[in-house]
Amino acid sequence: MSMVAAFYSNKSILITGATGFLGKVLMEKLFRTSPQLKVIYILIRPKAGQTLQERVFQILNSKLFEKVKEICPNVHEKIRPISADLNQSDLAISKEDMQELLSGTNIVFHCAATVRFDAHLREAVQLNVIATQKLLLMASQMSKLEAFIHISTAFSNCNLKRIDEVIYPCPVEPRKIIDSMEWLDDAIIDEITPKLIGDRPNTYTYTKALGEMVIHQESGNLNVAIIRPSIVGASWQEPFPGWIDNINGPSGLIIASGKGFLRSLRATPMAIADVIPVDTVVNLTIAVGWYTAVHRPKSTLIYHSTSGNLNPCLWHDMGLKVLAAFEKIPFERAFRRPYVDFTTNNFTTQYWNAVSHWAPAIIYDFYLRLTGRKPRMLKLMNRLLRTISMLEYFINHSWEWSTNNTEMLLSELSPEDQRVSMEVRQPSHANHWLEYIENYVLGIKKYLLKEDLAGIPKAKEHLRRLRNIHYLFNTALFLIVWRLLIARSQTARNVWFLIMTCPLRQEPKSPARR
Ligand SMILES: CCCCCCCCCCCCCCCCCCCCCCCCCCCCCC(=O)SCCNC(=O)CCNC(=O)[C@H](O)C(C)(C)COP(=O)(O)OP(=O)(O)OC[C@H]1O[C@@H](n2cnc3c(N)ncnc32)[C@H](O)[C@@H]1OP(=O)(O)O
Ligand SMILES: NC(=O)C1=CN([C@@H]2O[C@H](COP(=O)(O)OP(=O)(O)OC[C@H]3O[C@@H](n4cnc5c(N)ncnc54)[C@H](OP(=O)(O)O)[C@@H]3O)[C@@H](O)[C@H]2O)C=CC1
Repeated sequence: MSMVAAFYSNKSILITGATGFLGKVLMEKLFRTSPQLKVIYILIRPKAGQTLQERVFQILNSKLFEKVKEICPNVHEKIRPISADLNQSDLAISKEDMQELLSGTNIVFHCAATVRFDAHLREAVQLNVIATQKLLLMASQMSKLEAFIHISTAFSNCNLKRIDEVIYPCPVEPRKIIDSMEWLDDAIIDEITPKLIGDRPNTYTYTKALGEMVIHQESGNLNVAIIRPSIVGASWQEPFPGWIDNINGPSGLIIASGKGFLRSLRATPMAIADVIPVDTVVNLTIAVGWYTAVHRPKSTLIYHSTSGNLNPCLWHDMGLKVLAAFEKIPFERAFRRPYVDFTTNNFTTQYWNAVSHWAPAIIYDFYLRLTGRKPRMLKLMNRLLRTISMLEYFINHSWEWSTNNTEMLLSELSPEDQRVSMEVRQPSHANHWLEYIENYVLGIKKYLLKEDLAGIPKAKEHLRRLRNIHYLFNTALFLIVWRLLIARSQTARNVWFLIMTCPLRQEPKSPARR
């Protein structure tokens, strides 16, 4: 067993956000590599008519946990769901549960957050700032606590171009923001939100920065570390290449382009696509937990989990790789053939939106109406364009993140931890990106869209048919436009006459014809 994996044996770990994308992968890896760990407490809220037990059951019975169940057959006994709601001021944890957490927990991984870019400031502050503050307070009463690891985002300071592994102060103190949320009404909050977030694009990045400040100011003597991942994508290798289970970040746009809905995107082709696989982030998180507990650094260390500094991939190249992957692994029942134009200014964006998004949607809705069905494509397109407008900021800027602490941590790991179990830097070579993207697209098809791989030949055939329809449509359109031109313009008629007579006049010169 590796040094890091051995550290977690017999430990009691508390994870928030364990039902989320990152939290689930973290829990899976901990169980798989350290099956001797004592217990994982997960703070979890009942949701959509499901009890806590049902939610845990669903996670354990998912594909993600297949390997764990082989290695650690009693995994269900080692997960202890604790009913909690981080939106409540007291976190809604019962007295008995709180007692158990305070007396037993060794390591806290705080992953829960609202990651919605359009969250109301009050909601984002509640979850990303106040809940963090409450958890810190709770952690300060944990008698056996060795480390508190907070997951932030590399974009918490996206208003800067170069970002170091330090906390940047916010103009308004988090405590003042927290206090003001208690007495300001929603209308006033709406009014001051743009002023507060300043040159950040949304409440998410702003409140994640406030959350970091809270950690910095209120962690007291706790052993705390902060991890800042960039755009978290499907897994690179573990537990399966391409594992993914939500549409956040690039995944939704990859689906939209693979299904042929997304045909143009305002993007800066030469900007760096700082995507980082979820298992790489999780490996770093687990290693940071170990390092923080064992080495007890004097100050709060911040770790960037980014790819751009080590192995940059531009959005242009990422896009081409995604398109190449669709050739091999097409999605079923595509609306149009996957192709995306990257636009770079307002005018071309509006033009391509009209030509590539709205026009086909209107035509298709017209066809649906004609055939007695309910039109839906325009609505879908408008929602997609709204989503794109929220994500655009991140595909039109580049950042430079320093990774000194992450590099330092890597050098502290044993060769076994570095190479086998706790790799924190993959994919590290340029040609890894193609392999990664192919697995990503395959993972989306298998785990998100739940499409059968046996259907790939049929999907390819469907795309060939769409290509033929596209050629036919373009030819017909060209002929109609040309016919109208000839009817109305003398120049067009002259050109047409020249084209028609040119080969005839050359005919006598050809020896082969004589
Ligand atoms: C100059 C010449 C150049 C030529 C070059 C040619 C090259 C050719 C290029 C080909 C390219 C082909 C491939 C293109 C694909 C490339 C991929 C590009 C991806 C870029 C993505 C950038 C993403 C940046 C993310 C930044 C992450 C920051 C990191 C973090 O810290 S946070 C974690 C990330 N958080 C999120 O992602 C949350 C974002 N989501 C939201 O905030 C909300 O969902 C919302 C967008 C505000 C929408 O909210 P709603 O209330 O409307 O409702 P809901 O959430 O229920 O969803 C509604 C519908 O929207 C759909 N949807 C949601 N999210 C996404 C998504 N990410 N992508 C797509 N669609 C999404 C959802 O499915 C719902 O749809 P419905 O079912 O129809 O209702
Ligand atoms: N995904 C990404 O691209 C990136 C993510 N991050 C950070 O990583 C962390 C995890 O993100 P990710 O896994 O993608 O997010 P998800 O949205 O997938 O997961 C969020 C988690 O938080 C939980 N949660 C939300 N509200 C509450 C609440 N009121 N009480 C209890 N739990 C709650 C959710 O529980 P429930 O299932 O009940 O909703 C879920 O488990 C976040 O801190 C995020 O900022 C950073 C950079 C990039």
